[in-house]
Amino acid sequence: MNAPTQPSVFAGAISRLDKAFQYADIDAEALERLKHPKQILQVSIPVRMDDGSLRVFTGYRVRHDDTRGPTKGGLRYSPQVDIEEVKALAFWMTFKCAVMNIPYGGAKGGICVNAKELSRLELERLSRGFVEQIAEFIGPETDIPAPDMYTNAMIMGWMMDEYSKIHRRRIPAVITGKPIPLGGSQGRDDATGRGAFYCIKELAKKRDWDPTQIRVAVQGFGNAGQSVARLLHADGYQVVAVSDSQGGIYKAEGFDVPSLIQNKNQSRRLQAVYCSGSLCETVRAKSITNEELLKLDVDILVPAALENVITAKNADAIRANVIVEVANGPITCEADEILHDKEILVVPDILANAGGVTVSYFEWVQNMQGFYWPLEEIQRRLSEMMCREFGHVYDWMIEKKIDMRTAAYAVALSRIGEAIASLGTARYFSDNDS
Ligand SMILES: NC(=O)c1ccc[n+]([C@@H]2O[C@H](COP(=O)([O-])OP(=O)(O)OC[C@H]3O[C@@H](n4cnc5c(N)ncnc54)[C@H](O)[C@@H]3O)[C@@H](O)[C@H]2O)c1
Repeated sequence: MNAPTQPSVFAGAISRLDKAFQYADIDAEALERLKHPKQILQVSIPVRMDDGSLRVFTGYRVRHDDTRGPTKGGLRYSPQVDIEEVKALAFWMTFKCAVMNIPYGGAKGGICVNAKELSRLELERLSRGFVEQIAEFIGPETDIPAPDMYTNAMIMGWMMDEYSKIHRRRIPAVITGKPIPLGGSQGRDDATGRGAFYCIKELAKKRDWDPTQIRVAVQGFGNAGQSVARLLHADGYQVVAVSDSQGGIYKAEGFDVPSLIQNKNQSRRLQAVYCSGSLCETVRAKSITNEELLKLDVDILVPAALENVITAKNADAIRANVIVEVANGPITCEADEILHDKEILVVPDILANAGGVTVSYFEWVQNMQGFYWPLEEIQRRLSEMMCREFGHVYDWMIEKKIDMRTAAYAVALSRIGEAIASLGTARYFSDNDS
């Protein structure tokens, strides 16, 4: 995915923290601490390419805050990866784990590389080389990576294997999102989309929705976008538009999502689904751009691709009543204000896409205890946690008359602030009577 590099993305993340601070009962010291990542590591990874030449790639790992537990967050392979982006993503992970009340802090990492240009062997050498460079920074009780954009279960397997070789013993809990035979969890593959689906179901109860009357548009048809579209469709929702990096398709009566997924995954390109050719006969649909998809007259808009797609430039044209942020950071701060004025409810990323990290947490727990749960157990626990925390954030939003993002940050901030204060703040240490 080609996320544009946003030098201000970390600053944007921090500004949301300042806003939430007004509604969370925490010490200003805690706020100050959270504005600075705990540790930043930059590494150079030399890789012998298949043609015998040497290339050196740059990788990063940022641990934002570990007050509530070991840090957790994905690894991204993309040419756009830079330190600003990784810092912002690590910051979001701290808040995502806190809003879900998972005993983790936040981290993120990545390598600046176009993974599509590498052979499988080059990709394996790069992934193992990265672990060699960060082996002292990560660990099951310090920092636990996971997959993110353009990394997958097999890459996580290589990384776990490399880390285990370095330590001369098998350590599956060092990384999550692994293949199931290597200690991965049931249910990790669709966990992000499923978590977002549970949020929508909770919202449906509050708004008394009849799913068959609700029209949904999904931007991004990868792991997360496909899962949420599939689950919504199975529940009776009308998925009227989907898109990928090449563009989108629209169908007023709604798509048969399982066949779209099958076609997309066979053809690798969504627009091939409706263009001329044998594959296309099954689906009649109108071609739309990604920008047009965002402005469709739908009830729910699900951005599930890139950061910063809804900005001050297009926010006013959004017609959906609800936006569920499956992507990380799809709405800029300026756009947030415009959407709030238009009374569009935004279910924020740190809650809506937290299903992935929640099942990653389950994977880690299973690895640590060496006892594995069936799929039904994973889905039951995920549903319980998503519904509970959705309700918690929703109630704060109503009670404090704030937008849902600010409520989610305030809930998370209160939990992190409480943990920081448990170690003592200036208020405690300057009190001479104590
Ligand atoms: N997969 C997870 O567990 C998970 C967890 C939390 C958050 N997220 C976030 O969800 C988003 C998607 O992640 P994913 O794992 O589904 O990635 P993915 O790589 O599987 O899929 C991304 C999709 O977005 C599409 N895309 C790329 N550029 C686009 C553009 N310019 N316009 C529209 N679509 C475009 C791609 O074609 C693809 O269909 C990211 O922001 C990611 O950080 C994912």
